[in-house]
Amino acid sequence: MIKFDRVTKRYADGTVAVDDLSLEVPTGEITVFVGPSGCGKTTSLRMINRMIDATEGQILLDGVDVKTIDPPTLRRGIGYVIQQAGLFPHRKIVDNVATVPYLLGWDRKKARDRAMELLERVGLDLKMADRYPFQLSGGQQQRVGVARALAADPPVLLMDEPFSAVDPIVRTSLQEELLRLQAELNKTIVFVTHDIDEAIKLGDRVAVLRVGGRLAQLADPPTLLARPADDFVREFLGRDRGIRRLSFVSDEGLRLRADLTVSASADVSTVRGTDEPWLAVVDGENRPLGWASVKDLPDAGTLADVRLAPYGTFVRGRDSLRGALDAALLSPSGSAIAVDEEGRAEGVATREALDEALGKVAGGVGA
Ligand SMILES: Nc1ncnc2c1ncn2[C@@H]1O[C@H](COP(=O)(O)OP(=O)(O)OP(=O)(O)O)[C@@H](O)[C@H]1O
Repeated sequence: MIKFDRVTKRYADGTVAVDDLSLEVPTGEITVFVGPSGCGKTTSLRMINRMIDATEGQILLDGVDVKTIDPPTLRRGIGYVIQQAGLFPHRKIVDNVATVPYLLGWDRKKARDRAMELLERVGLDLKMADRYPFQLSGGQQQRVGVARALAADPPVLLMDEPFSAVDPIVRTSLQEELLRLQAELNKTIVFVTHDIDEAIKLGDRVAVLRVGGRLAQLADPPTLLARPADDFVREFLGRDRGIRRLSFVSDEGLRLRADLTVSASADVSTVRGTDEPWLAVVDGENRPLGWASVKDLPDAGTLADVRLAPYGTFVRGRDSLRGALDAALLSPSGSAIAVDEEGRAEGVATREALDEALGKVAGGVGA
């Protein structure tokens, strides 16, 4: 665990970058520091590995004041990833990743083997190993930066806006990769960003800082979205807070109807009399094909002959209520088709079922 105990940083010119900050970063979790430009995020992060020393207060790493540990020893146990990766331009990728193992005196083969293992782990093609940083895209360089920080298997990882310099699609994939890695590695991660959506996606807990380096709120994302501590946090969280909160509500309470799916091989005459305006048509393996409008059915034939309307699906048990709602909004029927991990239909969440589930989470509680 990392503990900030009444930490203040005053720069030589008198700027108070961090003011009386107390918080705990639990072991094995991702804690995100988020806030507007100049609120002291980077300063707070760098005080952990002593690239900057606190003016007052203590930072304890597993109970030991970091000021009592000499910086090189301290940093051996702390990986550090920065924006634009900060790779050494004249070293091959494999040697960039092996930087810390070399410094630790590992033999060359062992260090390189470890580097190759990590490149694979962060999702890079091993062909990249012999390239130089300029021969990689920004996103690939960031992955190398993460691999390098993990090389000596440090228990703690500090990440300072690591994904800010890449386009939104690459950024999303880097975020997902980090979550996947973290599920395996369980590092203690402090992640700095100015992007609240990134904070909410990645953080087990999110510390919102205000300018002047004061903590405005520390909470898990659902709590932050449901109960911002004050107007500053509310404004910082931005619009759509209520909708975004639905990402943290499981779809498990959602009632499904099994009677609204019908096989494409069924004859239209078998469904004509139904009171339902829309039916979800599935193939022989129960995979959704689309929605059939009952009033527009032809006089004869099977449902395979009918022109089907677009549909949205959500994965039962994995997607959130937000995913289910999104799927419903993509369907002219206003209902969402629930599928299992293999894409087979499990039933239909109607507007009534969604309304019922939304009713339970409305009002800021129950997330
Ligand atoms: N070496 C320094 N000397 C004086 N003031 C500094 C120094 N480094 C940072 N500051 C000031 O301390 C405050 C906090 O800076 P810091 O870089 O920690 O903020 P930040 O939240 O990471 O900002 P950003 O999101 O813009 O990177 C800012 O007002 C900054 O100008």
